[in-house]
Amino acid sequence: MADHTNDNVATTAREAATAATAATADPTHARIPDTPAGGKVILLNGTSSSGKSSIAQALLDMLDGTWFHMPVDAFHAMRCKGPIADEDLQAEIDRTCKGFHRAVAGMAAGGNNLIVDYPLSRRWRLLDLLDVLVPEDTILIAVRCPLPELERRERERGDRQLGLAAMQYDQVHSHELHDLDVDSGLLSPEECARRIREFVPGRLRPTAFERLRQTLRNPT
Ligand SMILES: Nc1ncnc2c1ncn2[C@@H]1O[C@H](COP(=O)(O)OP(=O)(O)OP(=O)(O)O)[C@@H](O)[C@H]1O
Repeated sequence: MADHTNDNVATTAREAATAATAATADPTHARIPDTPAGGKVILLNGTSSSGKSSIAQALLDMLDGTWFHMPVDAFHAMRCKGPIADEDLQAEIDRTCKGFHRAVAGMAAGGNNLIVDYPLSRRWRLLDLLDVLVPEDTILIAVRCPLPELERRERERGDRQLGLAAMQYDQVHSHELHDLDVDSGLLSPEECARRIREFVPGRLRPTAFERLRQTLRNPT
């Protein structure tokens, strides 16, 4: 195992020096930290089993700077474990998703860069995100994969309801416009991530979110 003792000492000394400077400048820690620019949001949109989480993990390893992976599944996992009646389930999911949209917007507003792993499998999800995210900072990626391969993955992984990908298939990309498409049926997660990494710095304006907001939220 690597010896990180020297690294730890250096980090501790640096933290102590930073804390000392901050204490002089702001002795009561009352100043809200400056985060002038909003964070970027890479929104990976594809059906269940399309490879969103795998691409997000690969991106975390290859993007410069600090990025967070925010999957909606992490929010579903925070819910208490009590039973939910069948007739209440959709409302529960919708409420969680609505909160998730605002959590993503809040993290980005704090200046954090995010990789959001989320299927736009209901029309309202896109419409609501168009309202709450900063469109010029949002990079919408279509994660595509042929249905037979999605169904194969679904059977193989065994932790998703069979037929879920098919149910979402026609809806997720139905608004058509994305900033970039990647095909996880042809490319590995790492190859998809590399395409995204290469695309992000030179992406064009208006972004897909800017154009979608104009056409779907502010039609003239
Ligand atoms: N490019 C790929 N090629 C082959 N298999 C892949 C690829 N990407 C992901 N997989 C496999 O497909 C399965 C689903 O991947 P992953 O969890 O990344 O998808 P997801 O879109 O995040 O799914 P969900 O929305 O259901 O959480 C995993 O078993 C994964 O190993």
